[in-house]
Amino acid sequence: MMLKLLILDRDGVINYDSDAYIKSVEEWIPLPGSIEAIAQLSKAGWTVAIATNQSGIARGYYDIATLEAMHARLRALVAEQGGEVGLVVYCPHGPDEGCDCRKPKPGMLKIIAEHYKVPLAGIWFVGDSLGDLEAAKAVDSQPVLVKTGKGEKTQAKNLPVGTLIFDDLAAVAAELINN
Ligand SMILES: O=P(O)(O)OC[C@@H](O)[C@H]1O[C@@H](OP(=O)(O)O)[C@@H](O)[C@@H](O)[C@@H]1O
Ligand SMILES: [Mg+2]
Ligand SMILES: [Zn+2]
Repeated sequence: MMLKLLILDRDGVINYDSDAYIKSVEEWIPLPGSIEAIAQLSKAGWTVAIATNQSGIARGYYDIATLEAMHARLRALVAEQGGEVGLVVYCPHGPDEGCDCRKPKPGMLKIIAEHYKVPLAGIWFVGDSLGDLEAAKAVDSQPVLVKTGKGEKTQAKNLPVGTLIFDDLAAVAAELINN
């Protein structure tokens, strides 16, 4: 049976985002319902992976240890609710480094798909930025926009054809679990 894989963007989808970047564990604050949504998905048999741009590393705003501490906190909060978080992939590079992993390039989605040995076609990728949706489209995944984080601003842009729109991650989870 095919793995039920869901890929999430992080900032603005799981936790509050900031134009000043999320630079510490203290600044990493879950959005309402997001931890519960991940735990419920996990308990319903979904594998929840994360693909996140973290140019704050290249910009020197925080280091890898701090980033990993944020992800340890995420994992602990989801585990408290009986769920688990799958592979977390991040792009530590700056916009001008020409890497293959920074969204809107689909490199991180490809890494996740390879890790779980599943095709990317049709896999839901949930994000709040246009780059998230474009990354999904580039590999024939399903672009899903949430209105949290930068999502409301993104909604006003020219979205990839077929983009699904939900209020937040909890609404995405309800859709996937109940249908
Ligand atoms: O939404 P994800 O991919 O999880 O992470 C986004 C963050 O890495 C940061 O990405 C930056 O974009 P630039 O990297 O400076 O273009 C800005 O949008 C920040 O506000 C934001 O916190
Ligand atoms: Mg985001
Ligand atoms: Zn990169």
